[in-house]
Amino acid sequence: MSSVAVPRIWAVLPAAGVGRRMGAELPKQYLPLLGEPVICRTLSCLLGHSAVYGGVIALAEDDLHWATLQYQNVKPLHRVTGGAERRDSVMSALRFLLAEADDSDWVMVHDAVRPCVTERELDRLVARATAHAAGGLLAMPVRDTLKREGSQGTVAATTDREGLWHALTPQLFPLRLLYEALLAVIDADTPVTDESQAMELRGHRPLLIEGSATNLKITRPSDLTLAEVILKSYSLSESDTCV
Ligand SMILES: Nc1ccn([C@@H]2O[C@H](COP(=O)(O)OP(=O)(O)OP(=O)(O)O)[C@@H](O)[C@H]2O)c(=O)n1
Ligand SMILES: C[C@](O)(CO)[C@H](O)COP(=O)(O)O
Repeated sequence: MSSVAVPRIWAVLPAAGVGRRMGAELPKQYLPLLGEPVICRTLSCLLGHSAVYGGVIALAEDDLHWATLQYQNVKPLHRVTGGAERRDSVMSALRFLLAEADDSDWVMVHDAVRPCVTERELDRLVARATAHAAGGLLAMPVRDTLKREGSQGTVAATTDREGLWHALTPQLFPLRLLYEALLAVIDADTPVTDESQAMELRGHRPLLIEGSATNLKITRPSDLTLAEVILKSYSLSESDTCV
């Protein structure tokens, strides 16, 4: 990792979703992954990174699962109540941090259901995003041909993939800038699917930082199986993994 001093970084984990597309009996962030709840593995990855000072998790108001986990970590970890949309859950964490953190701090927002993020990705994100005033996000260049669906499940068009990237997380921004950007989209009730979009709508240009194809978001049942294969491959290679 770069020897240049980096700002104090808080990990923010939106974890208030219900996991509709997973269709499991409990929210997917609590499903077992190699014997450990998904959220615990993700948290350990982020809080285990040397550049991360502490964390804030945004949980559903009626979340009864977290309290059963007795998750232990040596770094500060706070719980806030998430909201109806992702943006509201992240905002809830930012509001907490505005009271708790320094104005010069940065926030690393990461899906609680991306447990396969690697230390190398986090190193790269921290080094490059904190050197860019608008911050940055992990992303993957699109490698497949993209089709836009038309009527009755047919192809309406092929989308030019040149210059297109899949946004991943973590996404790393100055706390104050992200707060102001999210406040603006919430006040305008503008839907955003990631934090970078809110920054872009505010006129910022976050840096695209290449991440790993293994940094998948557990969304559907098959993703859990894939995540197990990925994590087992990490342990075999004994490198790159977080924990
Ligand atoms: N109101 C919401 C919605 C989502 N999330 C979090 O945002 C991350 C990515 O969202 P997604 O994969 O869409 O999770 P869900 O919303 O739970 O999935 P689904 O859309 O299938 O219900 C997850 O960690 C989820 O818990 C959140 O904190 N608050
Ligand atoms: C933030 C994200 O993971 C970047 O790809 C994605 O936008 C989350 O979308 P979701 O519908 O909330 O899963």
